[in-house]
Amino acid sequence: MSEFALGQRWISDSESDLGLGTIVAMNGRRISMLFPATGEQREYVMDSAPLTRVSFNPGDKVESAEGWSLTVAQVVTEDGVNIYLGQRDDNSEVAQLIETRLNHHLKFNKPQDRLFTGQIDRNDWYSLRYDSLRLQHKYQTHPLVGLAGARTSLIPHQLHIAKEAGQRIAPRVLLSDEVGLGKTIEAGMIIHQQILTGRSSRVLILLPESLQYQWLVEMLRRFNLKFAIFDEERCAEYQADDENPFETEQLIIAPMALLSESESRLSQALTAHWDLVVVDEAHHLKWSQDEVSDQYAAVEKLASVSAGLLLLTATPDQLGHESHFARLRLLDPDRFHSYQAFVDEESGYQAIADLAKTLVSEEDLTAQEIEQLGQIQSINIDDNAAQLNNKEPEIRQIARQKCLKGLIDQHGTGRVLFRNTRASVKGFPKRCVLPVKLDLPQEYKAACDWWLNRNADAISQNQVDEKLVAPLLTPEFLYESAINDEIEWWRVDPRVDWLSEQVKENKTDKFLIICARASTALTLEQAIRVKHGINASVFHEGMSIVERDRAAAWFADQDEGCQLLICSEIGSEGRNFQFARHLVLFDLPLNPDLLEQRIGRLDRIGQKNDIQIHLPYFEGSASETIFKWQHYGINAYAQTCPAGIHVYEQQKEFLLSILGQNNHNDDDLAPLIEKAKVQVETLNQQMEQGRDILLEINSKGFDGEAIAEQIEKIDDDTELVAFMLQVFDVYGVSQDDKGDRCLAVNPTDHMLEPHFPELGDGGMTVSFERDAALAREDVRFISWDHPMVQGCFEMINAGEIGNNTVSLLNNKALPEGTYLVELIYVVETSAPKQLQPGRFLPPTPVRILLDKAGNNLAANVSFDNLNKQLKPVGRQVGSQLATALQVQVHELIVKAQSIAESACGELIEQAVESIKQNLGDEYQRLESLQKVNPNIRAIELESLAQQQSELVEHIQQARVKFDALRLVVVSHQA
Ligand SMILES: Nc1ncnc2c1ncn2[C@@H]1O[C@H](COP(=O)(O)OP(=O)(O)OP(=O)(O)O)[C@@H](O)[C@H]1O
Repeated sequence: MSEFALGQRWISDSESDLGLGTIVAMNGRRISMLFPATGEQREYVMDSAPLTRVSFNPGDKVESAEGWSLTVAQVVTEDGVNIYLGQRDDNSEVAQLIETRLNHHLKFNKPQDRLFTGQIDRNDWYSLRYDSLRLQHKYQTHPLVGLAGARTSLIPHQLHIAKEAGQRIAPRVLLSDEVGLGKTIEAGMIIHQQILTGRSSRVLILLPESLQYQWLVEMLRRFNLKFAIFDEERCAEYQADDENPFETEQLIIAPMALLSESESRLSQALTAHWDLVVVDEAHHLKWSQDEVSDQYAAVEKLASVSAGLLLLTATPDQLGHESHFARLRLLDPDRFHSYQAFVDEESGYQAIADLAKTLVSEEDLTAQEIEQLGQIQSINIDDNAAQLNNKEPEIRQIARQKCLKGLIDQHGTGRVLFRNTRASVKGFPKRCVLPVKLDLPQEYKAACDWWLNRNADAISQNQVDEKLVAPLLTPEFLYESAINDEIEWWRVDPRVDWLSEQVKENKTDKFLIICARASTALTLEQAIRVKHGINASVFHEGMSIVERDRAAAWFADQDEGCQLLICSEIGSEGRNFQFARHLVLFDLPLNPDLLEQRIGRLDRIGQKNDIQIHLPYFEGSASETIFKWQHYGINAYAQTCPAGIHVYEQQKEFLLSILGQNNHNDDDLAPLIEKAKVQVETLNQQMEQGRDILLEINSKGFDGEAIAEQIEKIDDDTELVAFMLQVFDVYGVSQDDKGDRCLAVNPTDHMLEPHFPELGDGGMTVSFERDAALAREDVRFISWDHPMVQGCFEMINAGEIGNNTVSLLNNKALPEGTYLVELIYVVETSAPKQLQPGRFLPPTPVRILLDKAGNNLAANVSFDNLNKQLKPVGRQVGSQLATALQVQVHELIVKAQSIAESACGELIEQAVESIKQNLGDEYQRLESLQKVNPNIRAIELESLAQQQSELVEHIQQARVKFDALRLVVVSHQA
């Protein structure tokens, strides 16, 4: 220990937050130390004082108590007290600073300061710090950031779409997979990638109000994205403070009506900047050349101010070109400016579509087809031609896929539109159709007759519309409103007893019951409770959103939930009920698309059983007629029937007139059914011919399986688990094995940092395994993308823990007492996040290992190799070694700095080269494609060029930061 002298500055090893202490008194073997920053005074026994002398070396910057600083050129000592001589940094004057006047608040968080002031960390903390840098670097350069870490099953068609759209700059796409194939999940994957890679930060999701909590929960549970739900009340609160409500959060979910029904809210939303606007159930955006709905108009305005746009709809109306065009127009109004031009352009796709069909088939290409392909601009067919008909299937497939990718890039709507169908995805459960013929009660017959009489004029004038027919399909409503309000309908309706029997017979199964009307749902719930003692949950538009979610959650609860959920029609849109296998259509909707939406609640990803579709209908009534038409005519229950809606539109007049009759018989219906069958067949053929083969290929892609495999590999890698367990240990987070490959992690009262990322007081259950996390709702899936892992990187790198250590090396080949200094630097840029500098130069660790002569051994002795051979030392011994070697270590740090700077220069050069190559290639590709495919938007090109120049500029400013230091002393006794 150095000699003590009055006025010297010391730091307490155990209470470094007291700041710098000054020796104010010396009394025999005791000293008194005042800590001016905190006003504390302490007494120490000289021999055992846990104190470290604060002294600086030439080259260090020191700060005075008055606030000015000085770069030390020379150190002189008078009566044991240091005086630092050098130039002031503010006015360049030569000055001297006696240590008594050093800034009392000086914090020693730089590696060398902490080392020389005795704040020496454990060896394993130091290793953890370096691991964190290495792993963060690896993470940031991984091509699947934001895609690999979502808490989802790996479904190839989704992964393909999500990667394709999620990695674009300002993606503008229509996601139109069939009902239940995972559009919400695809959108989440796109948003997640955009946010994690810095491409987007402000996102607005617009949807029907009934779906807002479902989205909120999906975004949180699957992607850890914390959205805020906005409604009128919340907006009004902010407005009172003169704030634009939409600027108060980054990630917002709002009901569509909030903007489409309020000019002022819309204009506020328009002035808030958005990177991405998402519109769910986009089929509600009605548009025709003559009439534009409020919702469409609102989205059109938002679409013009937002960089990115995702539209989601399961029913993009495959044959109705006008409405389909309208949605494409939202995505790119320049490209899709005129409906007629769109139609004309589409007719030109035929030849290309034919070529694409041959390319996906087994057939050999003819010489003429190969020539045709060669004529298509930008495809370099020469290299590929010989392989297209190669007998070796793998070679042939690669060549053909390359050609198809070129065609998709250059033609059609491939880049803006994605649509997968059950037929193309496969693996969905069977739909079992279970019709149940019931007697039509006299009371219902009377009610229907009453209704028909009331509308006799319209019927006689052949003006039967849906409004007239729909009530005939819900006779309970006619009965109740017109005939009798004393005897409740459920007392006469045979569906009630039939339903109760079904439920009792299948006690362990869940039933979803959909009725057209809320009043029916409510009464039915009472009826089966009162009459049969069966409890059910209801779900209808009269309930608040919170009540609806509660009802849905009760139904979803596998252990204590209810067996039945009775919904009005609002239960048929967007909701997830695939854990149920029985669907009861208590009545039938006229519209085949609505029917598909209803069935889609159960027939969706995650459904593990064949679906039992129960269809109770009344003999000799409108319900029997519509059932037969839908089942035998368009086959709408057993499978999806995209043509159904068009056949319905074509036959509507006649079909409605039959439905609007007093008597129903097969003679009237039979010809209609026959005709419907033919029409479905014809339309299917037309669709097959007009099939946008490029769209299909683009939607399914070739890379989905490969991406899934890549992600599985990441999942199987144990590096993350090892790292996080080490972080938990070092930072004092407790871990308990909960079984099922899950871990309960909890804060403790001996944590190194008071707040551990994402860990609340109550702790959480986590799993590093995808399947285990997917199996239980309450388990968080810890992946590289998870905010806890990202937060740990940040916590470790921003803090000082582990930034220095002292270790012993027992290596007989080296002389006793010699030493090595290991120095970790980080090359950093400060480019804005949206430029994603991490793609080219993420924070990169540079490791230098100097021997006492200043030779860099890093290339010969790896970190792990050295680490294995080291023995830890206690703090006191470490501090003594550091003090003894302070001058030598200091010289080596100066040397290492210049090595690090030249490494930084090399990294910058490589990064700039890579930017030019990657973005330059991408620019050229898009530029040549733009000549043949106007779907490549000009903004993509401009933005790419600008991005390139800004990136180069920022990356050239990259600097090295000294991050950590390890002093290794050779000892043959260790
Ligand atoms: N990759 C996946 N992993 C786990 N669950 C998934 C995955 N994809 C979809 N799901 C689940 O399947 C169901 C259907 O997905 P989603 O809601 O995204 O479909 P959708 O196409 O948006 O449906 P709709 O047309 O009804 O709006 C949801 O419960 C969703 O959580």
